[in-house]
Amino acid sequence: MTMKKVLTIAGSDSSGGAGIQADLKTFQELGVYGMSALTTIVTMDPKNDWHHNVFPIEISTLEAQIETILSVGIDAMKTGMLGSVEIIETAAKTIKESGVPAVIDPVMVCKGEDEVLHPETADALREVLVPLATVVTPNLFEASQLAQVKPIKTIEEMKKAAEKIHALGPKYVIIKGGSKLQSEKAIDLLFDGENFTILQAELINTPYIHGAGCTFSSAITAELAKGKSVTEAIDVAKDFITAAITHGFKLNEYVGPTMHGAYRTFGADRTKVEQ
Ligand SMILES: Nc1ncnc2c1ncn2[C@@H]1O[C@H](COP(=O)(O)OP(=O)(O)O)[C@@H](O)[C@H]1O
Ligand SMILES: Cc1ncc(COP(=O)(O)O)c(C=O)c1O
Repeated sequence: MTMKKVLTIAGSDSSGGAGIQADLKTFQELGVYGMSALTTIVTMDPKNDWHHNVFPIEISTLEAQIETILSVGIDAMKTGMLGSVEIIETAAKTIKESGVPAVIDPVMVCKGEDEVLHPETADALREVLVPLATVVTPNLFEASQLAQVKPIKTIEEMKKAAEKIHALGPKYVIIKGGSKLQSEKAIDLLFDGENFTILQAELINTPYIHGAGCTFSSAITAELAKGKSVTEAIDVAKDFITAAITHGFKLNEYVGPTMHGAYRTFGADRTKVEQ
């Protein structure tokens, strides 16, 4: 069997739990060959209350990385933290040029913060990138930004937002309720333009979910590269992230990532509800 190849266009999380580090670990776990085009480097300052600093990469450096990777060839791709309108446009061009399934994780902030870093990037994500997605994977905050609706608190509001985001052009929208939805379960809502499906797992009582969104979207990408359908890929990804969060761990007093090896080591145990 030939090795399937995937590209992530994303930021580096120097602490190793999110960003391209999470993406590459997830690709490896799911048996695909990962390649990365770096957009920004994120650090956390231990002397300044773990404040995030974001160091952008030159656009020509990003373009050179993508040229290398497209010359190798890819079976699927994803995007994570992009950081500027110019980078979003470059990612859109890459999707068009490669013609492969594309998972867009519309990262707007790092976890715990509730304000878009650069509002013009939210507009560009909505107008330029999301329309090209095979799957777009916003969390509740990102979904409200993309749909241009008030903060989302219920499944009904998730459904309305999913319809608005789908109207932008992506084939599938999955809104992640995660630990922010007022619910006893970890609920994500999938919309294909016609039907809603609820993916449900136990809500794990843990602060160690750093990189969960990156990991989830990478798992979808890996499975799409292997030829799975979008619904099959999302199913595997939900199992993968549930296992990873179940075994999440403390890295230091500020951050705790998910455990990318948990699905392979311990397997999955999750229920699913069709609606
Ligand atoms: N505490 C939790 N227990 C179980 N699943 C969770 C938990 N928190 C998040 N998830 C799941 O992890 C995936 C990523 O969601 P989330 O953490 O909300 O993304 P993001 O990192 O983009 O904010 C989703 O499938 C979500 O439902
Ligand atoms: C480079 C990078 N990408 C993406 C994210 C978003 O991570 P999460 O999957 O926790 O939403 C972060 C958060 O720190 C990051 O540093």
